[in-house]
Amino acid sequence: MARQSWGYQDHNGPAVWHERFPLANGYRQSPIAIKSREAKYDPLLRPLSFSYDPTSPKVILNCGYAFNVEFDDTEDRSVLRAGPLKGSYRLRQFHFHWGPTDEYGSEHTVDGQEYAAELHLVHWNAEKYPSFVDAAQQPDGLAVVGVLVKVGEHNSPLQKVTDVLDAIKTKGSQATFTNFDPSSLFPGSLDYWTYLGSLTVPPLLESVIWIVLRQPVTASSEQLAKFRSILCSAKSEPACHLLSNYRPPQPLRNRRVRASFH
Ligand SMILES: O[B-]1(O)OCc2ccc(NC(=S)NCc3ccccc3)cc21
Ligand SMILES: [Zn+2]
Repeated sequence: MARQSWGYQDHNGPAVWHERFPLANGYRQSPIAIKSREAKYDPLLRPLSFSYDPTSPKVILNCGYAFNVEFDDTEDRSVLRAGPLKGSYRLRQFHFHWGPTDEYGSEHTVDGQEYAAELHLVHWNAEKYPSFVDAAQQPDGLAVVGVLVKVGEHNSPLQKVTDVLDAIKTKGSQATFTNFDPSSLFPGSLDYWTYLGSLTVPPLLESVIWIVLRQPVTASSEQLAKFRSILCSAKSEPACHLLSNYRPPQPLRNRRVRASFH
């Protein structure tokens, strides 16, 4: 891996990712600016159905551009079904994107509204493909649930995650993380928008069926500040705080956003 890899600073951020990852200028890139009035209600969309085993999360790791809670996805222990999906998708990891202040940092926006952060739960089509990496190369390989996070009330399930961030301060560090049900981070309503898109981080593969929940959840300003306390530098390097790791909205091009609700 080249030393100067991608990131979120001026010299290696979203504006220059296309230099090394040509998909950045692709036809189904994510995130997008969701315009609720242009989303079409689709009565064929089913409610989301998920079944998450709280013992399937294993570790939380600081990968330098985010922190990921990684799951044991060697069997169907935590799966997402229905909604816009055909078959069942296995939960592999969840992570967040955030910004330098509470005013912005989400990746998807809704009617021009930016949120403080965004949770992504990454699932892959284990029924159809033999591995995550294979699925990540296929147009229907991944399904990501996006949950918008606005600043407000303290989020107690989220505290279990923020409490462990001090243990993974530097890039490459990891800690045990289990006995956690990620659906505790969902809002009350599972109404969603869905569209075909991509990873929002390099390699920006166009293999994601996006499911963005309409209702945001809250997190306190202190909890959001905790996200910004992790470092994008390894222990041996000069400290650099990961103050921002969101990609701005990308051209919708020839895509439709569907709504599961009126
Ligand atoms: O854009 B996202 O942040 O949201 C959607 C999404 C899905 C997956 C990731 N990345 C993962 S799981 N691993 C990197 C990887 C990707 C592809 C092959 C190997 C390895 C990040 C995001
Ligand atoms: Zn993400």
